[in-house]
Amino acid sequence: MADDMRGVVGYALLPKKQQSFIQDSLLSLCKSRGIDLVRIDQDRRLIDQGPFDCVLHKMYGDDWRKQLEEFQIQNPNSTIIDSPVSIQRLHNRISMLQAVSELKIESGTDTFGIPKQIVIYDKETLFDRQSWEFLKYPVIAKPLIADGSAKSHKMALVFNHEGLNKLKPPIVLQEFVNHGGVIFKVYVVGEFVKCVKRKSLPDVSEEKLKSLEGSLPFSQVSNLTSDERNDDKYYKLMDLEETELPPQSFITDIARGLRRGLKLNLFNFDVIRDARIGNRYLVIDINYFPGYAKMPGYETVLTDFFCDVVGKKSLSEEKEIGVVEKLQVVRNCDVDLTKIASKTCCSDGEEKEKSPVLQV
Ligand SMILES: O=P(O)(O)O[C@@H]1[C@@H](OP(=O)(O)O)[C@H](OP(=O)(O)O)[C@H](O)[C@H](OP(=O)(O)O)[C@H]1OP(=O)(O)O
Ligand SMILES: Nc1ncnc2c1ncn2[C@@H]1O[C@H](COP(=O)(O)OP(=O)(O)O)[C@@H](O)[C@H]1O
Ligand SMILES: [Mg+2]
Ligand SMILES: [Mg+2]
Repeated sequence: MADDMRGVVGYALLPKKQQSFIQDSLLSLCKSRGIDLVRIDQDRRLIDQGPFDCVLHKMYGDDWRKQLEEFQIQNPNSTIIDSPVSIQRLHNRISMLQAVSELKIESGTDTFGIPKQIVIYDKETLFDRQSWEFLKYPVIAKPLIADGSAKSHKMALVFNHEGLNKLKPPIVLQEFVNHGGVIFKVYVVGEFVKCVKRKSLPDVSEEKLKSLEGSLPFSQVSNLTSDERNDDKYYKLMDLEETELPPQSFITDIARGLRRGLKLNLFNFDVIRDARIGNRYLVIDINYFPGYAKMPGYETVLTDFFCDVVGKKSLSEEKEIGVVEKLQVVRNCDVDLTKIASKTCCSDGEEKEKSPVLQV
């Protein structure tokens, strides 16, 4: 983008996302820096709209993917943030966390990984305790698919065998790790990294586990308002302020490693600190284009990013990490997300996982 020319960022977002993300404060800061944010009309073909220097999107489905492919072919100098192929990896909770296991980062005293877990495709395996005996109760059951639907956020904390009855495979069973009731959310916007604290599920002691029955269903704990949480005695008030943040440089190294490994620019990840081993961190979730508006000063961070994308898009370094990665033209690529994972996936270096294979 020449200094005297304005950059145009087209955005395609669901109504809820548009409402939270496209705020007047963001629009005006972008405007003052020479960037216009323009809504992409979902009722018209993308190639009939523009011109856009950059297309920002959180939309799914084959039709949308094809529209992006067509657009990229016709507009090779435009930048699509991010590639649907890269985003799709986050729609399966096994392939998502595999990116963490693949990271190679030299760390000092702090270590990181993912919780022990297994993917369960059928009830038979679910009730066959031997097939996942390496997991101790309590376990968390998460839908395998994480496609942003309300269903994909419906989880259950399972305390014993009886609690398995309500589960509906395909699911991921993951060890519940006590972490002091606080999670760290790490927001990534290109090279920018910000870690914040949020409330989480409280610890479950061995003693308490004996008295808990069946399972506890829950959904989007870290997004509950304080009123919702206080109404329920289970989510007892916890003091976030007392919790120390993980070391910034350690978190930044993980974030940058994930950015390169995933070839994504806009994501956040949830981290917990293992209460048994104070300097061990576990990544439990990675989300594409999360709720950035909840991040203090999001307008500046996002505006800087748009300026970088629009103004520096020929930088070869950026090419390498996918900022200007051209869409892979994968026609008829109907990936079955439930089959991305190989059957067993344990972590923590104890039992090594089989590599997940994309079955296209
Ligand atoms: O809506 P928000 O601001 O709560 O953002 C959600 C995220 O919350 P967070 O920023 O991590 O606190 C939320 O993160 P969690 O999964 O709750 O960790 C998701 O990223 C969610 O997107 P989707 O439903 O998975 O597609 C995000 O929802 P969408 O805004 O994309 O619908
Ligand atoms: N392995 C785990 N150990 C302890 N708590 C967990 C674990 N996995 C998830 N949680 C809790 O459950 C919440 C939701 O799980 P998460 O995988 O982040 O799903 P979602 O995609 O719906 O945010 C987390 O924010 C955290 O509070
Ligand atoms: Mg989460
Ligand atoms: Mg998530």
